[in-house]
Amino acid sequence: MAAEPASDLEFRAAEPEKGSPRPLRALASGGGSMCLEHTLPGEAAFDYNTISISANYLLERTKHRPAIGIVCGSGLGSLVDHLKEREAFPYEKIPNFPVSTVAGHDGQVVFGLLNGVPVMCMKGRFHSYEGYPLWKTAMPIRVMKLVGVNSVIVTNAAGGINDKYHVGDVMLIKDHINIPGFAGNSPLVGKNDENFGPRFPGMSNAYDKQLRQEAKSVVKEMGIEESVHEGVYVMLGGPSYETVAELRLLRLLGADAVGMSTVAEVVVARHCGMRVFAFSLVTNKCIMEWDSDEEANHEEVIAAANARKHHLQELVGRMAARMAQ
Ligand SMILES: O=P(O)(O)O[C@@H]1C[C@H](O)[C@@H](CO)O1
Ligand SMILES: Nc1nc2[nH]cnc2c(=O)[nH]1
Repeated sequence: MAAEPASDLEFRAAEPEKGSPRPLRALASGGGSMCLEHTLPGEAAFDYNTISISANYLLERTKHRPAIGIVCGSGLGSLVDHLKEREAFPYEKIPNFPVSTVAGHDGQVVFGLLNGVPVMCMKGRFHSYEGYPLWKTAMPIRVMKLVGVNSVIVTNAAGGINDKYHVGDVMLIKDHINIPGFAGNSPLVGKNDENFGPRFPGMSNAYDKQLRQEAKSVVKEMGIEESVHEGVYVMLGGPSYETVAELRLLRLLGADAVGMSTVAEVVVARHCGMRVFAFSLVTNKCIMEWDSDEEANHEEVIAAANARKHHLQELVGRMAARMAQ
């Protein structure tokens, strides 16, 4: 094992290299003496060297060399509890890493063997509603890449828009609608880092077809076809759940399930050439009628995730085994 770094604090203080882009400031002249100044929020994304520091911290401390990464959605962190030869690293100890602030997201990178396959897991993810810019919510994907991961399994809890979906169903994600992206809010905004990928990555094959096929045969093996669908995930910023009118609009757009995560991670994973398999657990049925008195809430999301954790663990475990072949 490599020598211990002098202190974690040294790492924490690491700043993006000199010359990396500053936050953009655009000056828009409104005519006459009026002048509107608009500053895009947040810092520039961490550069390759800064992310290498996080990756090296982990590589120096774990014996595992995973090619598969797993992002655990709300209430799905127990996916990693059955890993063999577990090695866990709290986010706050990892240099340059954000910290989780949401119930149901523990905040640990966990390495271990899943069905004998080495994996690197995010037990807890980051969301833009926590105050993080999108690039930071997806920064762990780049850390995974530098650790050696080439395929990711991304999971989330989502509201079911499609009226055929029930609480506890699984939706294999075949595509997404990136609502923040429509407004120019992408994790790839800013100077492109060619070390990770191209300026203009394609997204028409974001969710690997072959892995979806594998997942369908896993689902068959498990005998859970009835409760598994394939559909389109739409990402909104949250943290408020949707109004009935918004949900009706999202349904018109072709969305089957709605959530507040995943898309930024997938965009960043595809940008750096990773294969992506993703699924949503339907934790609540979206309320599509104005006369309903029900309201979505995070407690029901966590409870629904908890109720299905064994099936999801098995699905992820079987997929990891196939992805490793
Ligand atoms: O991290 P995921 O997308 O699984 O979490 C969903 C979206 C919100 O964070 C939360 C709302 O209940 O669940
Ligand atoms: N936006 C959104 N995210 C969710 N996460 C779990 N359920 C929901 C939902 O209904 N809406």
